[in-house]
Amino acid sequence: MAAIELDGLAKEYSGGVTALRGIDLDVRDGEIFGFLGPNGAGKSTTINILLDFVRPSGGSARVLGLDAQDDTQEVRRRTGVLPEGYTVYSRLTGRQHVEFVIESKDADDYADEILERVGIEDAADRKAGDYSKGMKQRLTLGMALVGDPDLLILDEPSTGLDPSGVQDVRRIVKEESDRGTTVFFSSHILSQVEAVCDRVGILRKGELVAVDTVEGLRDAAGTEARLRISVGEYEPEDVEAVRALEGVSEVQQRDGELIVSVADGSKTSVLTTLEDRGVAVNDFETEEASLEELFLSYTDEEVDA
Ligand SMILES: Nc1ncnc2c1ncn2[C@@H]1O[C@H](COP(=O)(O)OP(=O)(O)OP(=O)(O)O)[C@@H](O)[C@H]1O
Repeated sequence: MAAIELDGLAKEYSGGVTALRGIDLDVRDGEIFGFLGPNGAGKSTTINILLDFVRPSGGSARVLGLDAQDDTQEVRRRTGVLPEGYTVYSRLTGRQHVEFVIESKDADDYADEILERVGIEDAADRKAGDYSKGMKQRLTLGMALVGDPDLLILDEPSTGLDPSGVQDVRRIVKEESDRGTTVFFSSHILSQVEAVCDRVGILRKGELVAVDTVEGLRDAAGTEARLRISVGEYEPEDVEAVRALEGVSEVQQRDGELIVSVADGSKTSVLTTLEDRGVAVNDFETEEASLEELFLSYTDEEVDA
């Protein structure tokens, strides 16, 4: 069973803004799925439809095998959510926030344990209104963890977090996934999801332009790597042979090094060609296209993905 199934999901807001243009997507049970897209791409709209805070204008959304619109209560009961821009109750303490969710979900968690997992146990009895932005975000994440949800939906979970907070989110996502929870989280920063996601989907102006592993995205985008090879003696013909290989766009020569711009899939053929021609390959390293470049190759206005 897919944990999330979107079938032709469309949304046009009353002002005439088309936020989603018919999305088809299956998020597998137990998967960690990164939902990526630039500002305004439609990520929050999708998440809000999954939880029935927004009604679609076309298509359907199923969550944990349930209809997102007809079985809303059951979906919400089994799902932990970190919504975008959640406002805390300023006069309630962190512990009271978590206790409130425990009660409303009829869960048997201990508030202190949850607060410890998200790293704000020392502030448990302080009013959440006085928390820093990052602490509020940690608290909201803690509230999403209550009740051992089958599905965790996190909308931009790293917003406002310092590097250790970002790492904590990663750790928690992995822990939850190890327990069998499906994790669906949105982000506009590819590098933040790469380390944890099994697959990512890239949304651009309401359309899903790619769904794949990060590695698969790299191959499909045809982004290039720079291969820096430290070589022994070689002849101009050896350089020409490398230059003639499929996928190689440029070869530069620099003090005992060849710097080859090559499509991600063709790195090995460069090295074997040199070796077959008797050129000693002493060492090599690759510099991959940055994740930012990769993301832009899918979402940039100029590029037809
Ligand atoms: N309630 C609303 N009424 C009208 N238009 C809306 C509403 N909510 C969102 N939109 C529009 O729908 C589009 C998608 O917005 P959405 O918030 O889903 O994007 P997002 O990918 O989550 O962006 P961000 O990364 O900035 O949070 C945008 O053009 C936005 O202005």
